[in-house]
Amino acid sequence: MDCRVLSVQSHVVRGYVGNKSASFPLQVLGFEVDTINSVQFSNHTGYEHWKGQVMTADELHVLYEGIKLNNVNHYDYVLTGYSRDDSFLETVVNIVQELKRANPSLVYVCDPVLGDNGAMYVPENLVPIYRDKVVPAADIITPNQFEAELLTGRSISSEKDAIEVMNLLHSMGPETVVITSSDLPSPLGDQYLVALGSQKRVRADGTMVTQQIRMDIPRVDAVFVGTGDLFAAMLLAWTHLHPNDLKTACEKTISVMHHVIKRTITYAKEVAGPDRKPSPAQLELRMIQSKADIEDPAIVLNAVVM
Ligand SMILES: Nc1ncnc2c1ncn2[C@@H]1O[C@H](COP(=O)(O)OP(=O)(O)O)[C@@H](O)[C@H]1O
Ligand SMILES: Cc1ncc(COP(=O)(O)O)c(CN)c1O
Repeated sequence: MDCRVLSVQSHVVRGYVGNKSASFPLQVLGFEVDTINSVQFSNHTGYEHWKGQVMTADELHVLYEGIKLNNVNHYDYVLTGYSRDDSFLETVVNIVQELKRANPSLVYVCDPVLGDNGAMYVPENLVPIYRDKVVPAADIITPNQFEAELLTGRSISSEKDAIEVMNLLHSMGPETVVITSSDLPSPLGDQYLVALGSQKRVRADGTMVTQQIRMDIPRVDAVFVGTGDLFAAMLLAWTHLHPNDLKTACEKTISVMHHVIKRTITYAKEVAGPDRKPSPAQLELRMIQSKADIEDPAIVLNAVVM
């Protein structure tokens, strides 16, 4: 497989978010991954302390110029995540648009990182940039519920609302939308969290078909960081391998997530001891280490067609 991904995400020295979370799992599946580190931090920002550097829009532009001068600006995928700066984000969109002109079948996978559980963790001026420029350029987006609500200005309190929001997001551009987590109740009970997916595609006869799915994911009582980044990378890989079958791509993605999360929480409880809440360092993802970790997760989770 010769499939090249440009991944513009965070780098951390310690732990797994951004490119540290996304690169190796893609490489082990055979993707070539070119990484631009939007920030280089000591660790993710959920620790008590963090230090490091933030890449500017100009610095991003310089790196891209180097790639372009060598005429190696040919990509099959662009993957983007956490960004805190408006002009950096606008430069990312300009690069995506230029890469799409060079390769019209390029797929842009965008995790519109804005916040979670009702709170923003990037500056508010990024919302209109994501809404008006980034999402319209994207083919696959992976917002959580809060991000999907911010992008559409609609709140989600039922599955019907979620379907309307996913349809609104389709009308902004992307043909694949996955809401990676929500507050919606699962029919399997409150030990499960609900994720939803929607894919629009054109049949051979030219008519449109939409596949909409619900995923009921066993909930673990802890806050993980870097999961959104691993989810987007795995969705890229599995939609590449199953381009017109979101249900299969999502089942494979959530099964890998479940495997990593189970391993992480088991380890974290072991090192924290039975009565103590694990620290952010103890909750760092116990990452993918081999192709088998991805291809043969211990438990296979199913999605249902809605
Ligand atoms: N507490 C949790 N329990 C079980 N799975 C989780 C948990 N947190 C994250 N995940 C997994 O990670 C995926 C992405 O998580 P999410 O929190 O939506 O990402 P983001 O960081 O983008 O908000 C979920 O779809 C799920 O598979
Ligand atoms: C530097 C950095 N990069 C990326 C992320 C995104 O992590 P997640 O996949 O959990 O959204 C975070 C979390 N705040 C972060 O601190």
